[in-house]
This record gives sequence, C-alpha cells and structure tokens, in this order.
Amino acid sequence: MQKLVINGGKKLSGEVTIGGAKNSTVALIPAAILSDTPVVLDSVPQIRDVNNLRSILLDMNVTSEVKNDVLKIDPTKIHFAELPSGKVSSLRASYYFMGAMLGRFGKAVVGFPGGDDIGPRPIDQHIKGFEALGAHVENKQGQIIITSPADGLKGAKIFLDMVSVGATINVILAAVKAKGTTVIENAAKEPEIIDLATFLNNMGAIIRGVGTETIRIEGVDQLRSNNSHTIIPDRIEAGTYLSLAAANGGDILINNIISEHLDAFIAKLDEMNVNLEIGEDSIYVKPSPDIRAVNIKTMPYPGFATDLQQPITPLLLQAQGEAMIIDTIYPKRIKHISELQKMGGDISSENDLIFVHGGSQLSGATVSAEEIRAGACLMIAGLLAHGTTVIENAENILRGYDRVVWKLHQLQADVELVGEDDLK
Ligand SMILES: CC(=O)N[C@H]1[C@@H](OP(=O)(O)OP(=O)(O)OC[C@H]2O[C@@H](n3ccc(=O)[nH]c3=O)[C@H](O)[C@@H]2O)O[C@H](CO)[C@@H](O)[C@@H]1O
Ligand SMILES: C=C(OP(=O)(O)O)C(=O)O
Repeated sequence: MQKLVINGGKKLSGEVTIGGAKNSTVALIPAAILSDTPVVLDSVPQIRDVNNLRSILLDMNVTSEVKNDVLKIDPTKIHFAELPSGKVSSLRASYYFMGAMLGRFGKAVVGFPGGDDIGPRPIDQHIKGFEALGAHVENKQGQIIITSPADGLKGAKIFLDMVSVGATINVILAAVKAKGTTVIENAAKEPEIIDLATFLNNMGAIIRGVGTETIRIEGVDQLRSNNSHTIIPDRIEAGTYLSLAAANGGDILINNIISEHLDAFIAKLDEMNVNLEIGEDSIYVKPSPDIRAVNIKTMPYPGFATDLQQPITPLLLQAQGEAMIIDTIYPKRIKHISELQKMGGDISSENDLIFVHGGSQLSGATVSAEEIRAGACLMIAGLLAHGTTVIENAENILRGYDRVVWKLHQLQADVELVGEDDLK
C-alpha cells in the first residue's frame, strides 16, 4: 500500500500546471485501436489509469511508448483478445474497449469494469446502445460478450434514459465505423466527449453535434491519424487545485486551465467570496480572508461536477456558515465523510444530503483514500490541518492526479509518498 504523508498547516505559494484530462485520456487510448495507423497523443497525464490501459493494449499486441507527456500508440499489428476481469477491473474506463473493439473487430469480450466505488454504476445504457446498433450482448458471469451481426453494425437512433458520459462515448466508439447514421439523443455534453470527437474527426470520422444533446455520427470505413492530438486540460484536477489554493489562503497561480470548462465551479467560488484573477489560460488565486458557505447540487455538465463535490469540501470546512451538498449523480459518494470526521471536520450525511459546518480546525490523522476524489479531498484537508496526516491507499489518488507529489512540492508543500505500490 502507498501512503501519502502530509505535514500540514503551512501557507503554500507558487505555480502549478494542470495536465491533460484523465477522462479524455482514458477514452482516447481505447479509441486509438480504431485507427489503421499509429496515433500520437500529447499532454498525456502521468497517472495509473494510463499505465493500466497501456497494459491492456499490450494484450492485443498494441504497443505504446511514452516520453515526457507524449504517448505513441501503434495499433497496426493488433489482434483480437478477450479482456477478462483482472486488469480491466482496475479502472472504469476499460469499458471503452467494448465500443472500440466492437468497432474494430465486430466483437468484444470484456470483464465488468472497475473504477471508483462511489455507489451503483450500471452500464445498461451502454448495452442498450450496442443492441440498438444490432449487436448481441450477453453477460456470462461478469464477462460482457458483444457480437455484431454478420453484415456489421448499422446506424440507429438511441435515446439515452439518463445523461451518461460513458454510454455516450461507448456508442460513439461503436458507431463511428458502423454503416449509416447513428443519432444519440439526450447525449452527455462533457468537454472530454468533444475532445474525443475532435480526435476521431481528425482521423476521418464524421461526428457532429458534440457538446449538444443530439449527436449525429455518419459511419466511415477507415480512420487514419495524420497529426498528434493535444489532450484538453483536466478541469477536475484544476478544480482540486483551485479549492486547495482558496482554502490555504496563499498566493497560487494555476496554469493550463480552460476556465469555461469550470463555469459552474468558478461561479460557486465567486459566491463564496474567493478572490480569483482569471487569465486567458490560467487562474491566480489570491488570499481570500472572508469565505462564505454555499449550497451545492451536482448535475451533468455544464452543471457542478460530481467529481468536484468532495474536493471543494475542505474549502467549505473553512467557510463561515453551514453548507448543504446534494450529489444527484452519485448520492452515495460519501467515503470522505468518516475520514474528515477523524480529522475534526464537522461534516455529516443524512438521506443523501451532506451537511458541512464551516469553521472547524482540522488536525492531522491517519485516514484512507477509498476512491480518487475522496482521496483528493483528504489531501487538501491534510495540507490545511495542523500536524501530520497519513493517507492510506494513496494509489487511488494516483489513478487520476498527474505527478501530484511533484506538483505539491512546486507549491512548497511538505508531502511524501511512502510504501510499496501493490494495487493493480
Ligand atoms: C472515466 C470517466 O469519464 N468517468 C466519469 C464518468 O463516469 P461514468 O461515465 O461511469 O458516469 P455516467 O455519466 O455514465 O453516470 C451518470 C449517471 O448515470 C448512471 N448510469 C450510467 C450509465 C448507465 O448505463 N446506467 C446508469 O444508470 C450512473 O449510475 C450515474 O448515476 O462520468 C461521471 C459523471 O460525471 C464522473 O464522475 C466520472 O469521473
Ligand atoms: C469517478 C471517477 O473516475 P472513474 O469513472 O474512472 O472511476 C473520477 O474521476 O472522479
């Protein structure tokens, strides 16, 4: 187990640069197998999810090499492989191999995906989408076996029952080489979906309407990559550092931000009285002595992101007044609460509502990062707390936070990663 040891309570200052978006990258890597030529991605974050996806690619004889933040993927010698549980269960996004393999081979055998334990995460809408395109889907003891008809997948109209990032992306991946037109209604609008469509369109795909609730895809026979694709900045990593900077009260400049992707989050920071100077692609967080509590309701994009409700919590613990949080996407995303209580945080939950009472002084404790954003929340809390905080299961933070220890050192934080990496 890896542990993040934090000696907190220090004023931080300096600059931090945000990496490429985890949730784009983990879709772009599976999407690369749809290409008939090698693919180059840049601004790739150094995170565990990328390592795990590269290892899954190797099972299909798809080689990849990484240098700094450039990842080259060569799918030209790809062969079909079943992807049973194991590696696949190490992350959520392995489910994108369902759509991508279906597009490439007309067949996919993929174990049930893993990812963060944030309450039930069904994939019925993904399956409904594959079936609408004509595929046969079978669940054999946790293995999802998906087969195209002999004459291939055919475009169809799919109305998603709920707005789902994963289902929208998986249907795009399966439909991009299907025959005819696919229309996804009630599609998710996240910037990472636009990033994926940009990548595929640059390789010859015809995907229109991304960023709106109706996406149209005209199937094509071939995808070929001609240029490298630069991944958009991670808006969740940016929100995490914004929350840290505002709560810590130092002088912190955060670079490589598309602030429009954070509109709902920044609106809440404004409401809280956080002092921000928003530049073209950076945000400077100035000391903000008078933070007020606000209520938060998470919603699909462009609403307040569920992935930021835990990272903003330590800031709410510093505010004056009481805040209420409703996570409409993942109401059971509360694994941070018991741990914050160990640190003296006045926070509780009842009937899927989270209550945060501001003004408590946090103190260091041994806590556990049960999932990525709970871990990010505890990391910020540890940096604010007096004394030493030990965050166990820090691997969950490393799943999605690019070179986090190095970045915190850039801000003069006293943090250290200890222990063996034994989580796959
Ligand atoms: C790798 C990735 O991009 N992960 C993100 C993605 O996860 P993920 O794509 O798994 O999340 P979805 O957008 O699909 O989930 C939204 C809601 O729909 C429900 N649902 C989803 C699919 C389905 O077939 N059936 C169903 O009921 C989910 O349980 C959830 O309540 O979006 C989430 C919501 O913004 C983020 O927290 C995750 O960081
Ligand atoms: C829930 C998340 O990730 P995943 O979907 O990969 O589990 C997240 O990034 O907050």
